[in-house]
Amino acid sequence: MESRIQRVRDAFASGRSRPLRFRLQQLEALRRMVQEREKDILQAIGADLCKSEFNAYSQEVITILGELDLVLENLSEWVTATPAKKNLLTMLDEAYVQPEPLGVVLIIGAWNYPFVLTIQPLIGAIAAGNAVIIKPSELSEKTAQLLAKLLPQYLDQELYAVINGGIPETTELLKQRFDHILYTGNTAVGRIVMEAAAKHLTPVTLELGGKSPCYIDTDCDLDVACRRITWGKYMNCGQTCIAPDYVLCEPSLQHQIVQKIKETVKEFYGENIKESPDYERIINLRHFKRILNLLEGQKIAFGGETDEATRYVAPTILTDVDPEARVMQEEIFGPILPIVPVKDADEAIKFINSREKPLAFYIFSHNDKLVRRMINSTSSGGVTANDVIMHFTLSSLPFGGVGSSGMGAYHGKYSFDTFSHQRPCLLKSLKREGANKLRYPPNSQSKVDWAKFFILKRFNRGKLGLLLLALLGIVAAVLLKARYY
Ligand SMILES: NC(=O)c1ccc[n+]([C@@H]2O[C@H](COP(=O)([O-])OP(=O)(O)OC[C@H]3O[C@@H](n4cnc5c(N)ncnc54)[C@H](O)[C@@H]3O)[C@@H](O)[C@H]2O)c1
Ligand SMILES: CCCCCCCCCCCCC/C=C/C=O
Repeated sequence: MESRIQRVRDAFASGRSRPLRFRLQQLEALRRMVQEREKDILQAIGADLCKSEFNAYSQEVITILGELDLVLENLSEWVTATPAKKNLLTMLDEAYVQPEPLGVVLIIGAWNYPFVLTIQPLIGAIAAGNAVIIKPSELSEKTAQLLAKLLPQYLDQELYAVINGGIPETTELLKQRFDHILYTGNTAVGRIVMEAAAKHLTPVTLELGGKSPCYIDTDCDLDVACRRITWGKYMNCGQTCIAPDYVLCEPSLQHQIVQKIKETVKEFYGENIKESPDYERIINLRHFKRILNLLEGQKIAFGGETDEATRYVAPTILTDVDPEARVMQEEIFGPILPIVPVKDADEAIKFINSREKPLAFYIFSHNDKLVRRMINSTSSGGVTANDVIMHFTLSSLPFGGVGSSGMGAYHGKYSFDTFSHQRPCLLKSLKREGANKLRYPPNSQSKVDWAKFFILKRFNRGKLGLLLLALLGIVAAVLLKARYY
């Protein structure tokens, strides 16, 4: 493992990942890979998650192609140094911020969207000029194998390496030193990653999970709200990090919500949901049994059917859920929607703030003031109002968690910034040494006064006359020079 990473580090040290032209070439090659091998990619995602090609395309591939277009269009601007504001002390110098690559980046992917959650970070890491080690999740086996096969065919094999494997291999990897780690997965493993990174002072971006609340206000179009919640909750069989995990609403709404979601499920997936090509399955038996356990002792208002042989769990709704119930203690990450009745929005805010900060927060209401009040009274990784999930699709929004749902963010320019060091540069001249007497010892009140003027733009009243005289002298010198020389 060590020698493999050293080869990547040596490749980075060669400097060839830094030129803008090279980065663009690699990203264009990645786009070519997605276009030329689309069928293989869709089939791998489909095999891993029992997902139709349509769903694999609209949920994963389209996001990657959009991200590549955005980066290819803007990268030349992103890599350009940004001039920095100067003060009187540096007004004759050159000051700017230069984004530079961090070095060797480790990307650890998750299984639930195995292509987009590995390749979208990779795009940012390449764009920022880094070398990259990619470790896809072993649970999405076909996609992991395909990435190991395809990436070396299209990208620089020494700079970008795929290392497949499960916990032992990932544990070995985490012993190595990286210049940044972006981990996508559960919070427990996020702690393991951060602990390992701390040994090398490696910065991390942790894309974790959490229980994303969805508050439904009495003043809202319940038909529209329930359609959108149904779409986001049961997509990928509920295995989406930012799926609405549970609903908070006044008791009077529960029955209507159940009815409307039930109708929408039928519209989306037909009479026989099991037969629907648009309804996926749980990734493995461990997660299937975990989800089944969450149903114990619960009032199932809709769904609840399961089939272990195919790891099928029907779209399910639980009502009058006790906040202390097990289903409310862990991220569901499956097609179960608990409804927890609350008296009003204030009680919902208290409920949300009494728990770990979620990855996403959703509010459905016509009342814009209430929407903004709830956003301003809570904290989460991200927010979508009157819809779910969609903040993920806008690359101008940083995507990430807060607190136990994660740290750092990526997507679009935010990926470039995550994988760059913003290097401050000040270029001075060896001339005008006289001005530096101000900062050299011995120090004095006079020097402090001048320092206040140059840096704080504050005057010592006693020196104001002297200062004006000095300024007049400079103006006179410039005018004389202009007139007689
Ligand atoms: N924030 C996001 O963008 C995002 C996206 C997808 C999933 N998630 C979260 O990820 C979780 C689901 O994914 P998961 O955790 O089941 O994925 P997972 O089990 O595939 O683990 C993710 C990665 O961590 C590695 N890993 C697992 N256990 C490890 C250990 N003990 N030591 C070292 N490495 C280990 C795996 O090899 C894998 O590559 C959910 O909590 C979900 O909310 C978050
Ligand atoms: C014209 C229809 C466009 C629909 C676009 C929907 C995109 C959904 C993308 C979902 C991606 C979810 C990523 C998951 C992260 C955590 O698991």
